[in-house]
Amino acid sequence: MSATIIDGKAFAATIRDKVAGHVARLSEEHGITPGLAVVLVGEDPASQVYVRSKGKQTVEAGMSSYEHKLEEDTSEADLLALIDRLNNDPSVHGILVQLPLPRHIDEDLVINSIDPVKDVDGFHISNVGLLGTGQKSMVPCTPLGCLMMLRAHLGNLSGLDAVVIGRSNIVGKPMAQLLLGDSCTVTIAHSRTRDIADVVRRADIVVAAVGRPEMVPGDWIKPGATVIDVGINRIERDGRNVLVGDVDFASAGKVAGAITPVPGGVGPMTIACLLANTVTACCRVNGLAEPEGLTA
Ligand SMILES: Nc1nc2c(c(=O)[nH]1)N[C@@H](CN(C=O)c1ccc(C(=O)N[C@@H](CCC(=O)O)C(=O)O)cc1)CN2
Repeated sequence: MSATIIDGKAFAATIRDKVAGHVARLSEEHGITPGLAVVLVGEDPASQVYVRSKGKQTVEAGMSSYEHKLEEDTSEADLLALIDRLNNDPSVHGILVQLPLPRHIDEDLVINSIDPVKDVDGFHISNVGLLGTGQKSMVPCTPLGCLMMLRAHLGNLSGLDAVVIGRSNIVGKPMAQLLLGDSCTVTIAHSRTRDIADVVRRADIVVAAVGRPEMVPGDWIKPGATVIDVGINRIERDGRNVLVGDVDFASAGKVAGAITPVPGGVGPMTIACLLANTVTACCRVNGLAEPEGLTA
């Protein structure tokens, strides 16, 4: 392993400290406490862990956390009615509906029913459009965390070749928009991309977000490239359940200049950026200056 390890866990702790500082100032100077509502439908074990973690970290940062846990068979109408109540609740500055939703619920309909100003996930079609046109928006947490790590590690990204592997609405597409916003030359590669190894080999920055365990081997990586691994895949290895990314860490780490580990890379940044987005949303709705360094 010759690559520098980009420690997302440590970086996320610095973001949470900044968030806590802003929250304390909002309270002391304006008597405002940012509030985050998280909605979980069903009992997906991983989602339960993430929602618990979001609630805990929200409270630790000094904000109010409102958790809404709904049964798996909750109707779409009942979920929309809850979102309507949260949209109209002034103590709630951020709303997040944990994904994935049960199959009987239309995810797009639900996301687009959230007030865009409170859409701390940045998934609402208005925020997607604002980001795509370079305007002020709420930025999806995982890509925002990746961008922060890239800027911290590389400084100016302008002119660099970036390849994003994966074209999801949650990570791949917004990640590409953010890299474009920082003047990278961006390629989105996906399952139908021809000669994907050659495409990835041209990149100074590789963001892997495909959801396929260890799909990217070291010989796809340009020597010295910065590799951000968004994948969180649970696999069985040597009779044990382990968490691996979309990149083969062992071989890529020998070629890359820097690489994020899994776990402890992008994952912790996702929740830290959610807290940051909640403070940003609270400042915007109250007409206050936005915290510096916590948005794109
Ligand atoms: N509404 C949303 N739903 C989902 C999002 C999202 O951003 N908004 N992202 C993912 C899940 N997610 C947050 O919700 C998330 C995933 C992983 C981590 C994390 O810290 N992972 C750890 C490993 C944890 C483990 O052992 O399982 C790591 O990588 O170190 C945080 C948040 C899908 N749904």
